Amino acid sequence: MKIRTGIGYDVHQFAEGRKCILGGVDIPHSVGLLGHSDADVLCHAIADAVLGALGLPDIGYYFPPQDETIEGISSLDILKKCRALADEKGADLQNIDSSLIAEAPKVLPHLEAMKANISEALGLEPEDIGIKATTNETMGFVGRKEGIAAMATCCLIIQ
Ligand SMILES: Nc1ccn([C@@H]2O[C@H](COP(=O)(O)O)[C@@H](O)[C@H]2O)c(=O)n1
Ligand SMILES: C[C@@]1(CO)OP(=O)(O)OP(=O)(O)OC[C@H]1O
Repeated sequence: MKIRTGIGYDVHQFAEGRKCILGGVDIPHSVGLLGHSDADVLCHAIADAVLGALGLPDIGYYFPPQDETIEGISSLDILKKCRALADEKGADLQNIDSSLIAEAPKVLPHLEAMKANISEALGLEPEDIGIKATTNETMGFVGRKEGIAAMATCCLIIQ
């Protein structure tokens, strides 16, 4: 039996006319996040954490930004693919922890809905999903409200 961990990090910039989807929740905000997918920066960091723990290539390998067929893809579907890859490897996902670094919007009111979406996509319980949020205290690109960053870890067991 092996206990393995993975880490993931992602950033998406704000843009007019886009949705602000975080953890599969469409959060009301004056601007949204730019991306080829739904730009769910939290799910992308979590996907890379899971893939890293599995010892597999990263999100762009499975979902290339040049692939027109995945334009606008829900990042919850990306997490479902990660779960399927874990199943193929006989890996038991244990838990996810994550942090959002965002000056706005306030995500605290949406955390439970985000955990429900992510846990369902990964086949885990909501209590196995950690999501925290912090501002960047007005510093840097996050502090200037140019975008949102996310980081995540995953722990799994492979028999
Ligand atoms: N986008 C965010 C950022 C923060 N929060 C919540 O506010 C708390 C205080 O944040 P600081 O950066 O001032 O430490 C933080 O612990 C979160 O609970 C949030 O909901 N959304
Ligand atoms: C899933 C993908 C697909 O284009 O989403 P993007 O919206 O391009 O987001 P990014 O985090 O820059 O890279 C991951 C991509 O593979």
